[in-house]
Amino acid sequence: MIDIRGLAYFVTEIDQLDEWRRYAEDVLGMMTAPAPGGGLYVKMDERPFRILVVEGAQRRYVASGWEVAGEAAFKDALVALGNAGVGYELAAPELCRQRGMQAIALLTDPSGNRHELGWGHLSDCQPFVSPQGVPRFLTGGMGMGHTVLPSPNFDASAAFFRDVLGFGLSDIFNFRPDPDGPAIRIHFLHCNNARHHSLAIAEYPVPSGCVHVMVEVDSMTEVGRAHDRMTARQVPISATLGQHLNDRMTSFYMKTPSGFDLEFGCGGLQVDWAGHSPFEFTRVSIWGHDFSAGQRQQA
Ligand SMILES: Cc1ccc(O)c(O)c1CC[C@@H]1C(=O)CC[C@]2(C)C(=O)CC[C@@H]12
Ligand SMILES: [Fe+2]
Repeated sequence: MIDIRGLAYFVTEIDQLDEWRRYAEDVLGMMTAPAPGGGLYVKMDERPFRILVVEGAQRRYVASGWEVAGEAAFKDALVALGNAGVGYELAAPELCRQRGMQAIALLTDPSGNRHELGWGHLSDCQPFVSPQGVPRFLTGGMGMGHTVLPSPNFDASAAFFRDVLGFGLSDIFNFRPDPDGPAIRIHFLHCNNARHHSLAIAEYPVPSGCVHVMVEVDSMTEVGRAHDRMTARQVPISATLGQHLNDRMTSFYMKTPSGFDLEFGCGGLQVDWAGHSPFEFTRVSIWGHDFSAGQRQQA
């Protein structure tokens, strides 16, 4: 089984890098720097970057970057992918250098989302000094957060992440926009860390290629301060403040310059998987999280 330790980084594309630079610094409170080989590094901890913004024609998701335990785990991963008949490409040295990894396998999941599987991240141990005074983001051993990816080819995607990549099922949400209509399945998946989910797969297509990416801070104060910066910069809100039922995270959602949402939260559960049993939950949130806020904004 592939030993994935966490979501190491996230790659997105935009036509105007400057928009992401302003959003990252002014709203998220993260640091930015030019990336080697072009693009923008967005830094939220002691690593050189956790979000890589590349310049291109579109505003879209590019890839989730997963870090495996080490070189042996990486070799195991290549064998597992081969055995499962999953095609992959080994990344060129320039791409590894830009992503700051020793080696990377590039692959596409059964729903068409791109992933990068690598080992051995680069560290320069430069401290994180937030331009907005955010003391810290919760990353480290839990990875940089979570991504939620459109997975219209749902059964194949679920099997791929669980049986090939070794993710575990955290819990299940059957979303019914119409209470009498069909369910849209969302499965929450964890890798080998305490974060409740590092990935969720959602059974519907999304034009930008991503439902949302989540980052976590260490206090409600910082969630509130980020909410103020969103309002001050007139960034469109996608869902109001609320607390999720499954992972207990308190968060809000807003638009990124790439078109998909970013969830900004705190207080997510850290789970000991040995004692966990997956369950199905029936409400998005214990309180709040009005997703119609995003629709209203667009109207
Ligand atoms: C239900 C839930 C639990 C934990 C999370 O971190 C989380 O993001 C969610 C929400 C999942 C999902 C979404 O992100 C896109 C909009 C969705 C489909 C809704 O309109 C309700 C559930 C939402
Ligand atoms: Fe989320």
